[in-house]
Amino acid sequence: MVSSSILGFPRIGGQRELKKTTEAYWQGKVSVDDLLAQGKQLRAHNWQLQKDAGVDVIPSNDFSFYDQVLDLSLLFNAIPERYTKFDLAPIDVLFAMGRGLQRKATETTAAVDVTALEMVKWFDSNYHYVRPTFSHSTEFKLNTAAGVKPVDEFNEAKALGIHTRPVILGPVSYLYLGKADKDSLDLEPISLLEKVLPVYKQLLAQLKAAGANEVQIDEPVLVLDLPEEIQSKFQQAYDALVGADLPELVLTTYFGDVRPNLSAISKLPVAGFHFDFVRVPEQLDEVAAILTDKQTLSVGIVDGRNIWKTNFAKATAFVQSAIAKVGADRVVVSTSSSLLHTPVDLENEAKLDPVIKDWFSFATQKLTEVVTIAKGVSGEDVSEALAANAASIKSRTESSITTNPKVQERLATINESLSTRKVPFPERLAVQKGKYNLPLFPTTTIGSFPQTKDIRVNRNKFAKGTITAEEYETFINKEIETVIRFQEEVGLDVLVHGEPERNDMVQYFGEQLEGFAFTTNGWVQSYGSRYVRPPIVVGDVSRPKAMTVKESVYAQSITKAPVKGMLTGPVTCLRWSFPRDDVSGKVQALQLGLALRDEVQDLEAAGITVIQVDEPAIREGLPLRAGKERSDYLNWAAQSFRVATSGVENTTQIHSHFCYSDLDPNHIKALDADVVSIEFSKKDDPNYIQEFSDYPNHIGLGLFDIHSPRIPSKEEFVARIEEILKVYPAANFWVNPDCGLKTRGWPEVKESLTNMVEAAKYFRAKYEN
Ligand code: MET
Ligand SMILES: [Zn+2]
Repeated sequence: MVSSSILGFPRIGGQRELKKTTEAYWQGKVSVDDLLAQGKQLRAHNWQLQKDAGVDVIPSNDFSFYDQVLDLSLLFNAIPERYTKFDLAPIDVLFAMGRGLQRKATETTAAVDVTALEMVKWFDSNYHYVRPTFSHSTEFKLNTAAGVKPVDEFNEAKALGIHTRPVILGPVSYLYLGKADKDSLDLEPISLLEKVLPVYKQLLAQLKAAGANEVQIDEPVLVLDLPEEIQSKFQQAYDALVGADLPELVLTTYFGDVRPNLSAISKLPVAGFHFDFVRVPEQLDEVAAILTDKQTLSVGIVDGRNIWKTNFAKATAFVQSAIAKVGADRVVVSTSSSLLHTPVDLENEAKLDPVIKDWFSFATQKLTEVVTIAKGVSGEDVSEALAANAASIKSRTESSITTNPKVQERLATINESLSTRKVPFPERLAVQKGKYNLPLFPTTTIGSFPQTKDIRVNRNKFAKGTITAEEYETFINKEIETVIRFQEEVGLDVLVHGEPERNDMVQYFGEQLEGFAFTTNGWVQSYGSRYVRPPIVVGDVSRPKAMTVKESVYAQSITKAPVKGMLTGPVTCLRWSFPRDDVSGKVQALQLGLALRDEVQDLEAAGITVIQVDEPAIREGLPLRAGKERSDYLNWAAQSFRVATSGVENTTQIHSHFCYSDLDPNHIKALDADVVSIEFSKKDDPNYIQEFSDYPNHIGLGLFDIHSPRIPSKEEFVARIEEILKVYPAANFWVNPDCGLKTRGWPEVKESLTNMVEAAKYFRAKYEN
């Protein structure tokens, strides 16, 4: 009998219950008990769902109120001192580390003012984890202030009659994904292995005592190019984690190819391994070869990262080839990764075209897929499910929705000249200086302004038809006007219209492009309480008409300052959508590049000549390992951006923006944008500041964290800019926040931007004499 397993289930709830309650808690509207009760209810619901679907191995501890990596840091007491001195409740320490905390003093409590820990992309996904941050004073121990989460949740499931397999991030990944705190920059996180292992051991022993016979231990760093030194730590780590009083471990990897690191794990004393065969089916032979004749092979064959129905015929054949190698009793059918990256339930999609809907499978549906495939290979009769699946797969392959010959013809016309600006940057700079006449240290923002309740209410009204298109337009124009006047008052130099008409920076474009489908409820967690609803690329992409010109032209018509046109770049549109799996990423990105090229030219023709094309997702798309796939990606990613932006006059100033991850300046250079803005405020490593210093075009290194409500003072801005100017020529430097302000409130935006502009003025005065 081949069994089925899931590596993790989305915790947000089918109606985003987690977000709603968490944010209400932050606003002081619900109590901590209500928050905890909501978590408990979501977990119970998810476990029951999996049990009812017939999943054999059901995960626990995949739930989190913010981020599972942050949970582990809290549990292991890896809490930088700045968060511990306020006597906060454990859950508030967690949130303070995740999102920062600024609180005025009251009669009984002192003022709190701490920034968040660094948040970074989880591998090549759009999920973000809070980076474990260690210092010489970090003292690992089980911090039981809030209980012992993995044990408590295991017991919680047990009380419901559901036996689960707890999930924990493994020690090598936990340390390797972390970093040294600013007071301990010489610290190598991996050097803490010996200190953290006893705590892992203690936790595992408690799990075993509670009845957990098996634990899923994630070591996702195994799909990266690991230095020899890191590879060598696996043996040491896992030798320490065996014992009669400890559960068996199943070591899980996902998102990529483990083969280059196989020797590091081939002799580990674990009960089994999990591999991602959706991404890398080719690794089967080699990974199967390292198993001893007792170890199990968990076959990740249902995609945890995308929404397409699994092709049962293909998946079944694959599992059968795994069975042929190691035997049916040692094979487990599983999802390729946690289902965290997929929307909760396709049944919540009432509005989807039924033809297209039939091609999809969300997390809840994937449970049944895993179970069906496991049953099928075990000899149970699943012929009905197989036939229905084959019909869906055929319907998609043969559908006319997926192919547009005109788009394919235009794609063939892309060449060097279609993707290169007329003259190099220095010549463009000269004419742009003349045209815009900006001061030194020009100030700008990244695009969005607070998305207020009023905006959401009106957007919903418009969607429901309770207000007319004209009424909605009047409302949007009023919002734009507010944002423009506000920026004029604060004294910003290059303005934005504020993006009030956009629900989301990708969805807004997807909705207007042909070749996309949308969900009404397909939310996926991006970080903390921020969820996104990725559009789905179903076919060839084209732009039927202008998408952003109206709002930009209106904004420009009411001010003398330049207003930036604001577009989302081709790679980001692709990366933050669920992509097609039937054509390459390159083809999809270039199609998007062509569609955006038309938009850029329409904006320019309408007099919008500063145009920002955001590519925040360009880094996360980078293939996880160095090599040909990576260099190919960099080529087509940059080319699709240049296809979109190179058809303009020399006086047109192209901006681009990047956030969320460690960027390689070389990747940005290839885009040849006139001005780039980069998330930067949480980078405190001086070497990183150095890295961009030879960036040839103009650059704005983000000066404040927009994920946090915290307001930096003018002095703080000045100090930061001073530090940056040790490395950067003042003439190239723009002054801007890390990213868009849509998740912030007006009062904090007002104060932060005012302080930021004051700081720019200070430097202007200093440098202009
Ligand atoms: C995640 S990047 C966001 C860029 C966008 N223009 C904004 O300001 O919101
Ligand atoms: Zn951004």
